[in-house]
Amino acid sequence: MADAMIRLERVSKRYGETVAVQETTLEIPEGELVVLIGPSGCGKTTTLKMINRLIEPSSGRIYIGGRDVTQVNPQELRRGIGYVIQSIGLFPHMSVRENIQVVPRLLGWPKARSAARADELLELVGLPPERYAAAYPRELSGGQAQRVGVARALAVDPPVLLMDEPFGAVDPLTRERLQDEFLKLQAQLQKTIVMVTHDIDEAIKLGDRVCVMNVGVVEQFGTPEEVLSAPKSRFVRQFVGADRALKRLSRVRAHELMRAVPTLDLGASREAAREALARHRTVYVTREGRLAGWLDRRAFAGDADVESAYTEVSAESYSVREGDDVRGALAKMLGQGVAELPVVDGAGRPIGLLNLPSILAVTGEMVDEPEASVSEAAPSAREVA
Ligand SMILES: Nc1ncnc2c1ncn2[C@@H]1O[C@H](COP(=O)(O)OP(=O)(O)OP(=O)(O)O)[C@@H](O)[C@H]1O
Repeated sequence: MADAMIRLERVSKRYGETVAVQETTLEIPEGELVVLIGPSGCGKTTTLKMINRLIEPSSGRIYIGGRDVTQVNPQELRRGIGYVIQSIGLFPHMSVRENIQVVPRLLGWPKARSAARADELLELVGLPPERYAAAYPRELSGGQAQRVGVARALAVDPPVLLMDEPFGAVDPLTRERLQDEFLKLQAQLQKTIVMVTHDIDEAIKLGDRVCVMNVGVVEQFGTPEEVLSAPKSRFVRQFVGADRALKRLSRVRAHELMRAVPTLDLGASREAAREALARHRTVYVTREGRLAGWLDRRAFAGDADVESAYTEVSAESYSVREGDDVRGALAKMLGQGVAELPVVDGAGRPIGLLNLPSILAVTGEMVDEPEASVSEAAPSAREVA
């Protein structure tokens, strides 16, 4: 694990009789995205807000980059930490550019510099500044407003970002798009991020590590793979859900599981086709290197040639991109009613083959004992092992 950028040491928060967070100790490595997840009221938001002192801990210590946050003036602390919330919190009477400039202006940046920074950030989050910088929040869609919220949080290039249900307020499709964009952005920026979500799929998709919380305590802190394949408690097992095999597939990319793909050029000779089909039930036909269709033994009888016998397909629906997750790829295979699909690169060239047996080999590793056999008191076989 890299050095901890954020460290919580036995941090508690009490509201009268209510213990919102209890003796939590957490190390968040520099450059990682850590997701806090758990049922409503388990203390996620309280934990997050203690990091930038929107909430003061009752006891314990919090360090950012080695500095005890209680020793830093709260306003100064918050200016150095990006903060993104579900309701976005854009100022309605300010243009998009002015919204992004808020913190730079507070820090006394010259107007031209903060405006240039705002435009650069709009570019970064996929909103061309010539079109959006002068717009007002009411003119934006939910997804666009969320992108502006992210741009604003990044304005002074803070090393740490706190995000509270950042994609909670948008429809599922936009949400997925924002998540994908955000992952790309994070690969580029490598910020240390703490994110709160209710959504286990989001946690698994985005998190380098996931912190599963239950009434104020951390039940498990680990990589998504660890949490999915070896839940530490009955609570975590139930929380991540019965379909955790499928969830785990969403962390695997098609190129990681693919094997060699038999291909044949559209102009290949009959002999070459016959030879290829003697070794493979199906071969994939390419035109100028790109996937064009498939050919199998049944279609290729006797004196047909490749061009007249092959079945043309649209690469969009009949292949998987190398970076696609295997969960989506499996859904595509089931949708097409096939047990394998070619994997293509960015230019549509087949580079491998993904098939059901290799997918099942991944999910088969984690077949569960029935829930009824898991007793509260006795650890499960998996936990003993
Ligand atoms: N200002 C407050 N006064 C009293 N109790 C509070 C206050 N803020 C939070 N709590 C309590 O502390 C506990 C943790 O709340 P917190 O908001 O951190 O949970 P959460 O996991 O973020 O929940 P949610 O997912 O619903 O936002 C809850 O029991 C909540 O009722």
